[in-house]
Amino acid sequence: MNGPSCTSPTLISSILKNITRVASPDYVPSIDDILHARIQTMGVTEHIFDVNIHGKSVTWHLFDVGGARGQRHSWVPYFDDANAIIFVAPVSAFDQYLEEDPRTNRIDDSLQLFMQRCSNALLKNVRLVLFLNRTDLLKAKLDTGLKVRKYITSFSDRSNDYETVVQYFRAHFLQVHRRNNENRQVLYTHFTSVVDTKATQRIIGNVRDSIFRGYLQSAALV
Ligand SMILES: Nc1nc2c(ncn2[C@@H]2O[C@H](COP(=O)(O)OP(=O)(O)OP(=O)(O)O)[C@@H](O)[C@H]2O)c(=O)[nH]1
Ligand SMILES: [Mg+2]
Repeated sequence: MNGPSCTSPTLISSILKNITRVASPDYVPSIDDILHARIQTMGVTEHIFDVNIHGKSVTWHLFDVGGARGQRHSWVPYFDDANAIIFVAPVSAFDQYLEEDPRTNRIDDSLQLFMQRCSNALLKNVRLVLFLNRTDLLKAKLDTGLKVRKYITSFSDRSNDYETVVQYFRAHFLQVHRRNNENRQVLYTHFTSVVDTKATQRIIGNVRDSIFRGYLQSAALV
């Protein structure tokens, strides 16, 4: 999915603040620089790593798929034999539109895509995890006074505070899941800010355990 809007004053001031540092001849990128770099995923990239589960090393294959519309056709072959899909939805994007289709709100696009995922019968055995991501950027936007109802009319006159807004978006995703879930699959949701490595590590640990539990359960049923 695409990066934050370039018109954001916070983003511009952050670029200006860092420009001297980044332009210096002995510049070495920090972890934070790497986390904030925008490198669009083209096609599908595979990452292989060993995960320690209860003292046992298990090799995992993580497939990172490009979120842009032109990239989505490449997902299909990777999905049906996966153990889990982590669906990452950018909750800060309520005031943004797709680059490839400027009439489509990015949250609406995520909801539509999520609906397709939930209603796909071929994926009924694939564990589903939802990351409601970019919560830090959502907080920052709400702090500037940006009103959700201006972009999402159904938000109506609810309070524009962070907790109300994230729960509202979560409820929408849960509703889409409930309405398109003939297979009675469980949905795991997490509020994430993936540039916060400590918090993300904890969440990934939970996801790892739940995927592994599901794997053991399905193995026991076979
Ligand atoms: N502050 C903040 N920035 C984020 C967060 N998640 C992603 N970003 C930033 O958003 C930009 C895009 O992130 P990516 O992870 O490349 O987005 P993607 O969804 O993989 O996009 P595609 O590869 O096009 O599918 C990068 O600059 C990230 O640093 C977040 O939770 N908080
Ligand atoms: Mg990517």
